[in-house]
Amino acid sequence: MAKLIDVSDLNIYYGDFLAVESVSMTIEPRAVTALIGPSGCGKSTFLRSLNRMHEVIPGAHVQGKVVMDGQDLYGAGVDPVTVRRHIGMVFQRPNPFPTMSIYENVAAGVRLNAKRMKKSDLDDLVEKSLRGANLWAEVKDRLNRPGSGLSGGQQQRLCIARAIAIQPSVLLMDEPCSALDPISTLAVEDLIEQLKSEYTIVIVTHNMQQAARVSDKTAFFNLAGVGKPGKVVEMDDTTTIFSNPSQKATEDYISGRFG
Ligand SMILES: Nc1ncnc2c1ncn2[C@@H]1O[C@H](COP(=O)(O)OP(=O)(O)OP(=O)(O)O)[C@@H](O)[C@H]1O
Repeated sequence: MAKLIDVSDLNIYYGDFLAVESVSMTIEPRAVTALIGPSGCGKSTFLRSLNRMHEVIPGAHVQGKVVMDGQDLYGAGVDPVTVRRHIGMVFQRPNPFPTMSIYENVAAGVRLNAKRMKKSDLDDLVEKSLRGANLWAEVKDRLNRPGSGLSGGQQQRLCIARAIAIQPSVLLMDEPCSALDPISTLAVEDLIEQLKSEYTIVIVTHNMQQAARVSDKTAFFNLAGVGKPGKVVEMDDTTTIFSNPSQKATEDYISGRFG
């Protein structure tokens, strides 16, 4: 299921403003890639460009290629909705549908994708997704209660269950733990570790320890200066980035000297 993504020479714009310049990187399947860097350097913008969420903002567009499975996701005739079905996303703040039950939250994506399913198959899928998100034991006796009644960490795992229920190949996570307490953060980090055997995972995080704990590869983004676009300074194995980066700017950032 997990897929490799090859990004080449990607420029990402908001109208005329070039926010991120010339990114080329290979995102490996069955691995976690962390995007780190100071505020405003374009990590979230880059993340959203991977599943064509960027272009929902008026005037936002890209130049360059994002290739998955031999197909350029920005190629002519490619449907962005299909791209988003294969590349799911989890946001900073848990955003379950507040009036829907836990069950319906997980089933929602499948229903939106217009897949007609027998009730028993849907039950199985909801259970499998909740198990996959490490939440089943905590909610199995209250599937019909509102998703908004769960704790923040449980809500985030519910959103992950909703994302994996549509069986994507890739999961994009934009600071998924920033609104969570330390215990919930660890639960989500454990989950990321488990999910990587099946998915390609890309995570934006401001937390250096988190990047070091959960990721296999790390890309460090930075701005060349005020008003300049963000760029990838270097990308390497996470252990190398954190122990022996090749660029001084990376070392300064991870050692807390700026950012
Ligand atoms: N909707 C938007 N319209 C115009 N410019 C935007 C928009 N969203 C982001 N930008 C600009 O794009 C650049 C990159 O922003 P982005 O949010 O991707 O950075 P980031 O590295 O994820 O930051 P942070 O760590 O603070 O979340 C910034 O200059 C930002 O002001």
